[in-house]
Amino acid sequence: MSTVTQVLDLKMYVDGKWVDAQSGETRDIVNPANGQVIAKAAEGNVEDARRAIEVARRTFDEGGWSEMPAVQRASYLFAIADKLEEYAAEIARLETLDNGKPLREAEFDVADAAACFRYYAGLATKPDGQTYHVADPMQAMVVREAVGVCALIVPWNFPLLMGVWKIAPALAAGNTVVFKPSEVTPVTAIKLFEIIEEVGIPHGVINMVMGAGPTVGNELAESHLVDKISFTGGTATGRSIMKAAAGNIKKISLELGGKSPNIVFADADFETAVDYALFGIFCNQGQVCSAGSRLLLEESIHDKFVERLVERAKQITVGAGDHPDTEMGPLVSQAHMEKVLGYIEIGKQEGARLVCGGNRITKDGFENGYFVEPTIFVDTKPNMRIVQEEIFGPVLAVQKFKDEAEAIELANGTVYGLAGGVFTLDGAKAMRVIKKLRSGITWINSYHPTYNEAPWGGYKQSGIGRGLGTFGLEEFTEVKQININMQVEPVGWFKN
Ligand SMILES: NC(=O)c1ccc[n+]([C@@H]2O[C@H](COP(=O)([O-])OP(=O)(O)OC[C@H]3O[C@@H](n4cnc5c(N)ncnc54)[C@H](O)[C@@H]3O)[C@@H](O)[C@H]2O)c1
Ligand SMILES: C[N+](C)(C)CC=O
Repeated sequence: MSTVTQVLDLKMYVDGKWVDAQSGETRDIVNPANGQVIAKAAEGNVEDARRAIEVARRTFDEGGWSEMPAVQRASYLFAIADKLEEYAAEIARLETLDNGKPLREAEFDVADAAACFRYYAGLATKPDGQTYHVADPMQAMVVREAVGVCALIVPWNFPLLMGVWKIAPALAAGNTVVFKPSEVTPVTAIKLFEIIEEVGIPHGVINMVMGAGPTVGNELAESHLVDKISFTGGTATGRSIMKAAAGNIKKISLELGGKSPNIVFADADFETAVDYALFGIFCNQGQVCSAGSRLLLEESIHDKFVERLVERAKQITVGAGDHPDTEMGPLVSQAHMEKVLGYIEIGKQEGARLVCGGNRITKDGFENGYFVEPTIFVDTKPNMRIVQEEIFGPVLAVQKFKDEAEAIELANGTVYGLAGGVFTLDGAKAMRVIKKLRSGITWINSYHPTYNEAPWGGYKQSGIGRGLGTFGLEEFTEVKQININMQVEPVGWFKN
């Protein structure tokens, strides 16, 4: 297991300079595999947020970045992608140290982050306007322009990748940025900003403040100098951000929580469905917004499926993320582990039957880490809290259905609508069910893959707007209508 001999000193990046918090305060950043302090991060407050916002405002209003030819902006983004690949091994190692995720997942995230920068670098120079045929001798058109100052706030589960999903399109569209990583996992954001400095993005275009959500995050959401807030995190936080953003009617994009259904019909390819059910809930320790945290099984295969699932889940190797055998790492923090263990107790009290896991792992070498066993509940009822609420950990709630109609009703039976999967070899049935799901991201005979090219976001209380793809770029633009009169003569409305 990795230990750090030197505790990292993490500063904020404002106007092209690395700065401490004005208060001088720092926050300990902990390796969740062993509880060791790996870094001390500048703990910004409202004043630090204001300083960064003012810099981003002034830089946007000066126009240098938004008016720069798109091809030139794109070249910076391509350069960031190249550097992310050059430093991939180090960044992945740090992500694992900070977040706990298995190294192979961190390596995927860094590769995805580089690909995302490249995708938006390419998109920056592609056609994006429209023209219209209107009643007058008028050439009507729309152009897309940068929104202005964008505040970007992200969570701890994919610390680098969730930041990049916002930073890349925001910069490609010509905005200036204030970025806030999660206070729990800021380490790889520092690496990204070192790259941003190295490729020479003009000072003030992109700034980073660290600190707590209710102070720094709330100021970003509330400030009238900010034009747009793009947030990824919990639904309760999203609600608070909507309220804070109302003061100046900020544009908002919200990518929020989920309790996504993974539906398996009796005619599915059995082993494929089992394998994806495991991947759907236990990948990244279940700390995935789109996790298939509710497994809906057709009655006739329920017992056989659960038996095989439990057999496979018990074989998952849990350990420190940087151990070569590890398939599932620790949860991100002690507080989060306690929340997840609390939900396991709730599940038991509610009368669900625990058929796998359910405990913290404290064997030798694990005692200071935040490890929880892969956990599976069956005999659940739709109104149970473990079925309705996002646990955000390695805890699966199995539900049973008798036919297609009941599967759809159960699948849609929460306040969330982020993702969903359907496993069946009957193509028509798969499409019927998918089209009835009130979810923004769906898969047939698969679960979890995400693509930079395709929109990401949720229905219902899982969010507003879409990240990634062309949709993701549009979220960072305003639409301007331009009408050019082609017969330049007086309108003649009033007498002359
Ligand atoms: N839909 C998606 O694409 C997606 C992706 C990843 C994570 N998530 C969600 O993120 C959640 C887990 O992450 P988390 O625990 O870090 O979420 P969180 O909502 O607690 O925090 C997310 C970010 O918001 C900040 N924040 C907290 N309170 C704030 C406030 N009042 N004002 C402004 N900012 C505030 C935090 O400091 C952090 O940077 C889960 O609900 C998960 O589903 C969603
Ligand atoms: C969007 N994704 C799946 C990478 C992370 C969600 O938590």
